[in-house]
Amino acid sequence: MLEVTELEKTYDTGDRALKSVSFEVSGNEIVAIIGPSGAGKSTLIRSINRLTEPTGGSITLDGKELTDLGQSELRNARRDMGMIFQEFNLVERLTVMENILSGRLGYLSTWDAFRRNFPPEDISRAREILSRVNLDGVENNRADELSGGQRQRVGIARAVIQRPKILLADEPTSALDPETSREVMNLLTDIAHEDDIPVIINIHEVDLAIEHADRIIGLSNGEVVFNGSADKLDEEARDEIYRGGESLEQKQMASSEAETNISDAVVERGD
Ligand SMILES: Nc1ncnc2c1ncn2[C@@H]1O[C@H](COP(=O)(O)OP(=O)(O)OP(=O)(O)O)[C@@H](O)[C@H]1O
Repeated sequence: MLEVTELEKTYDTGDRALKSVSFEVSGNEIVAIIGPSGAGKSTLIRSINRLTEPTGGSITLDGKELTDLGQSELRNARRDMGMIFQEFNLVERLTVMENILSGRLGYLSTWDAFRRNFPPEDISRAREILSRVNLDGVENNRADELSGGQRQRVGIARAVIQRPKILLADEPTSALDPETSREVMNLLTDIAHEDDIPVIINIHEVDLAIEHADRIIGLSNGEVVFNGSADKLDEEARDEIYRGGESLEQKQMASSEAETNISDAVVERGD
């Protein structure tokens, strides 16, 4: 189980991106994090595996505190958290197989990692996963020869081969077309159920979130303003997440009032 308690992140610039964020994720739940641009979604997901350093609060994975781990303990803890990135983060000149196997690097000695000396069981598992993510036949292709959807499936396979306790996906669909996005979301859902691990997905498309997630966490201005099942995400909840509690009509009225005030001011100044 992942427990995030009163998590805080203030960047050096003074931006307070996370404000006392608390939630739990367990079992094989699919949890979507939604919210407007700048709400703190990426900061939150990257704070969990400390690609971004939180400035306060606690994160535990199966009871183990992650926020105070030293570098080598952190390296071990990261093996338990598979990360899937928006821009895939593949090594372009390496093959599909090599990219997938790199998910096992954290388990090798420094020497074996340097030589990319993977044990036979890693190679046979990589082949299994290759098939599972529907990449049969392209294992020897270079990553830069693949389509966006194929590249994201390599990214997912690389995370899955770690045998993680949780998958973290940072906008995994935003570089993909709608149909491919749906395929990627289906794949993530299947993996959660088959491997019995939770998946946290930071996602822009609310419809995709509703379609695939068991639970939705809505962030607004660094705060959790919604945490519930997808069917509870009604108009009011959406207004809270995307318009700070104002309804769309109120927002439109406010912006047309502001426009009128600007044009009045322009007329007064005689511009
Ligand atoms: N490296 C950084 N240094 C300073 N401020 C940052 C940094 N990264 C993010 N921020 C700020 O933190 C806040 C949250 O940003 P974040 O990228 O987490 O939001 P987001 O919800 O993921 O946005 P988007 O959907 O546009 O990716 C924003 O105000 C952003 O400007």
